[in-house]
Amino acid sequence: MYASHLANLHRQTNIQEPRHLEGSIAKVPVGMMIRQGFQVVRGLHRHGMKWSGLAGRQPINRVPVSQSMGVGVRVLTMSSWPFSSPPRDYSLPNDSWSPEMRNLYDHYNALCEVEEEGQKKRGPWRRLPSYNRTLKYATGGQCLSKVLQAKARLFTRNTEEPGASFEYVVFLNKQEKSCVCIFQAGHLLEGPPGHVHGGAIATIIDSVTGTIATYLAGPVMTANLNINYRSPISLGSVVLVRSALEKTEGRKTLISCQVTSADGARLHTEATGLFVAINVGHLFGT
Ligand SMILES: CCCCCCCCCCCC(=O)SCCNC(=O)CCNC(=O)[C@H](O)C(C)(C)COP(=O)(O)OP(=O)(O)OC[C@H]1O[C@@H](n2cnc3c(N)ncnc32)[C@H](O)[C@@H]1OP(=O)(O)O
Repeated sequence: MYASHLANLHRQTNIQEPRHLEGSIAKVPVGMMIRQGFQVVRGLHRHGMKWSGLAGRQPINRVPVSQSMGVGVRVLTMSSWPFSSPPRDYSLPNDSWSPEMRNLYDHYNALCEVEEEGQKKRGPWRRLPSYNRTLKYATGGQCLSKVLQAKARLFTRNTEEPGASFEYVVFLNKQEKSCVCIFQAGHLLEGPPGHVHGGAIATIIDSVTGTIATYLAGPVMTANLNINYRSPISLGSVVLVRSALEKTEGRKTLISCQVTSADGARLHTEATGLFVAINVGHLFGT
């Protein structure tokens, strides 16, 4: 939801490079963020919820304009880095990652940079950072994250125990309109004894296909997920979740997905996801 909101900001500001990728530090103009914030507050009020305001928050400083512009009204200013500590990027390697997961990470990470004429340049691949509160860790987003449910966490990043549930990193290929996710399933994702729960597999598929759909189409919601489970995934193993654009049709974006063993030899799951573009108001029933 937060990512979708940022995506809408991106669309409205006509920024060519999408700034709304999962967990990315979005550089959204503060004025736009505040306007959108008020829109969200209006949405909350319409639904009987109340905004508790920004009292006691350092990032927002109410300063008399007379101090800066000589006018007798008050304005809002926002610090460019309003956080007390840097957020944890969950897509970076940690001690729970198996050697296989690290090798795959190193492989795709190396593709993010290419060498041309002795100089290192950005390659076609790009690692997407991932935080457990997407909106909060966007520039200026702490304001909106206070408006929205403070305890909310991105479902797939809701445990502090490394390796316990979803360990994954997504690499995006802009040219190919595709992405690959390296996914290691932890012990909390057990379904059949020793194997990954089908719902957990659906979750990672929804997240990965949703990520590429959002990248391509802006704010979207999953309308349909069609999943065929072909072979079980062992708990603790590392698999690749590959997704690519199949077609777009008006507001609809169709994404295909295959989950395979790390060497690609074994097909575990096949899926398609249909994503429908939304306005942020859709999330508030407007
Ligand atoms: C990088 C950061 C990432 C961010 C990180 C991402 C990770 C998380 C990603 C998770 C994403 C989610 O789980 S999202 C949460 C789960 N999804 C939801 O809760 C969605 C609930 N459903 C809805 O809100 C709604 O039904 C919508 C928005 C999907 C569609 O409603 P709508 O906006 O009114 O549009 P509507 O007119 O009904 O449909 C538009 C077109 O889509 C078609 N359509 C609609 N639904 C379907 C359907 N199920 N199957 C086939 N076709 C459908 C219609 O026929 C129509 O086609 P035509 O007539 O135009 O041809």
